[in-house]
Amino acid sequence: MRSIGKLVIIGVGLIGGSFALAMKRAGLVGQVVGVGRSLDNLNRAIELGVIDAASQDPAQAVAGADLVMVATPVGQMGRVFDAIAPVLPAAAIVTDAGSTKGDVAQLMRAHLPEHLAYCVPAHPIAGSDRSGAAAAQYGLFEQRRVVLTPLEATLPEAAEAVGQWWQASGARVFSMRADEHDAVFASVSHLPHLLAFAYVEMVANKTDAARCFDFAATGFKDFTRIAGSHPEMWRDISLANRDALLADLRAYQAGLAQLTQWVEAGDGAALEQMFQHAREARVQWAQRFAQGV
Ligand SMILES: NC(=O)c1ccc[n+]([C@@H]2O[C@H](COP(=O)([O-])OP(=O)(O)OC[C@H]3O[C@@H](n4cnc5c(N)ncnc54)[C@H](O)[C@@H]3O)[C@@H](O)[C@H]2O)c1
Ligand SMILES: O=C(O)C(=O)C[C@]1(C(=O)O)C=C[C@@H](O)C=C1
Repeated sequence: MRSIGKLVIIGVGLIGGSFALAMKRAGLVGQVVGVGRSLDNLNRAIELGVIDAASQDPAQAVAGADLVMVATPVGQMGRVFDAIAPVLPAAAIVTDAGSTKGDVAQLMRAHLPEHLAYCVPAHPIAGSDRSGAAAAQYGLFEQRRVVLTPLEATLPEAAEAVGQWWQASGARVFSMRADEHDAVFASVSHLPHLLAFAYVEMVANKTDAARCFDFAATGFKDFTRIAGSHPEMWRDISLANRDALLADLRAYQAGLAQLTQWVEAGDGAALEQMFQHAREARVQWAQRFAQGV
């Protein structure tokens, strides 16, 4: 497998930091340079051994890079690509970790038009509600999936190299079209985050919110963990995947309207039938997920 002499991580948080740790543990990387907005976060990343050196200037950092991973919120990626475009080494591979792919592909086409052969959009399907360099961890990607959405212009060997580095982190690698990716993740990742935020907000705005939170237990905890996620990241995802998300938000609203009707009408049979159907789907999914298939 090709090793990475110099890896530049732009956005040293949970995902970028965990990728750097994975490459270090696999013995695949010479030097890791981290680029970020916050000096405190970069210093913490050095202390924790996530990166070896830090910079606040992406253009300066990418000199001599073999691989540049952009792991900022997706709303930042356009300006990052713009900053590195004039100074990228000719054969440096540029990848990202963004949760949305159609927008990232568009940003690469707009800001890195001379470099598209070496651009490999990617999305690791692993994470948590924690953020920043201190959240970076070994093993985050083990037995998880990574989806690559190569551009028309991406060189097969560049996509192959990125896929192999992700495999070295313990992940299984899949390829999809960007629009297919965005539709899938609107349904199984983006919509549930929006619902969790909206539900917690609804409870927080109740006049008896304090008492509700006092008595909230494991059901509340399981349903709402992801409402503790980073607001900027989720703002950017909501806007970047607008069309697919709107379609699922509307479908969910129709489901809620149906549920409301059944509750109003006291239609226990309809409620139970739907709960049974949803339960079966959830049980089957949980078995497959536990087996890592
Ligand atoms: N958290 C998850 O579960 C998860 C999973 C898969 C993919 N992602 C995606 O990965 C990316 C990173 O997410 P994360 O959870 O690691 O977030 P994070 O907040 O832990 O890390 C992002 C880092 O980027 C830095 N940053 C922001 N703007 C920057 C800029 N202009 N230049 C340089 N650094 C900048 C932030 O200061 C922060 O340190 C996002 O695009 C997100 O959509 C997140
Ligand atoms: O586990 C979590 O907290 C996550 O939100 C991880 C999660 C997901 O929805 O599964 C969130 C966003 C990503 O782009 C990929 C993974």
